[in-house]
Amino acid sequence: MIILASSSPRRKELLGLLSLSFEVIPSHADETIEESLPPGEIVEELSFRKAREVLGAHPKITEGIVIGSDTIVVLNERKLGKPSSPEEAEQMLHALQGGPHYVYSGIACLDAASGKEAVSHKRTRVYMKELSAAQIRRYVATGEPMDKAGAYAIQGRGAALVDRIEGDYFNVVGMSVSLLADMLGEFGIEIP
Ligand SMILES: Cc1cn([C@H]2C[C@H](O)[C@@H](COP(=O)(O)OP(=O)(O)OP(=O)(O)O)O2)c(=O)[nH]c1=O
Repeated sequence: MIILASSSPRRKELLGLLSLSFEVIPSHADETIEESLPPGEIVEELSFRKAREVLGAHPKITEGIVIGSDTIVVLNERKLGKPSSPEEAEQMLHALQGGPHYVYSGIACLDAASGKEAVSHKRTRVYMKELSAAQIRRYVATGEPMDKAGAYAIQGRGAALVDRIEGDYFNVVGMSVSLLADMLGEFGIEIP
C-alpha cells in the first residue's frame, strides 16, 4: 500500500503517472522552519515532517510506504513559499520576472512496517520572461498563483510566463516522478 501525505492535487496527479494504486491523506504538519537553512535541507525536512505527521496521526497504518513532499522557490538567497495575499503574489512575480531562479522539491518515503526512511530532493532552474506590471496583475487576477510556491504554476497559465527550464519539469510542478520512482524502487516497489 502507498499513502500520499499531501493535499496537493498536483502531487496526486504526478504519483498517478506511475500507475500504482495509492491513497491520499492530507498532512497537517507544522511547516515553520529556520529560513537560513540550505534550501535542499528545508524541503527534505518538511517532506519528512509531512510523512511522519500522517503516520503518527493514523496508528492504523501499520504497513505500506508513506510519501511526503515539499516545494520551495529560491531567488538568490530568498526562499519563496506560497503567497499569503494577491499583493504578495504580485511582489513575488515582480522579483522573479526577467531572470532565473531555482525550484527545490523534496521527497520523503517512510516504511510503516520496518521504520525505514529515505529522503532526497531535486533542483530545477527556471528562467522567467520579462513581464510588465499589467501582465503580472492580470495573471494574479486569475487566482492561479495563490496556492503555488513562488506564485506561479508552470503546468497552467503560468506556462506563458516561463521562457525555459533546465532540469526536471515535474520537480517544478511539485515532485520529481523520476526521483520518486527510484526511491520507491529502494523500498521494493516496482513501477508497472
Ligand atoms: C513552482 C510551482 C509550484 N506549484 C505548487 C506545488 C505545491 O502544491 C505548491 C507548493 O506548496 P507545498 O507546501 O510544497 O505543498 P502543498 O501545501 O500544496 O501540499 P502538501 O503540503 O499537502 O503536499 O506549489 C505548482 O503547482 N506549480 C509550479 O510551477
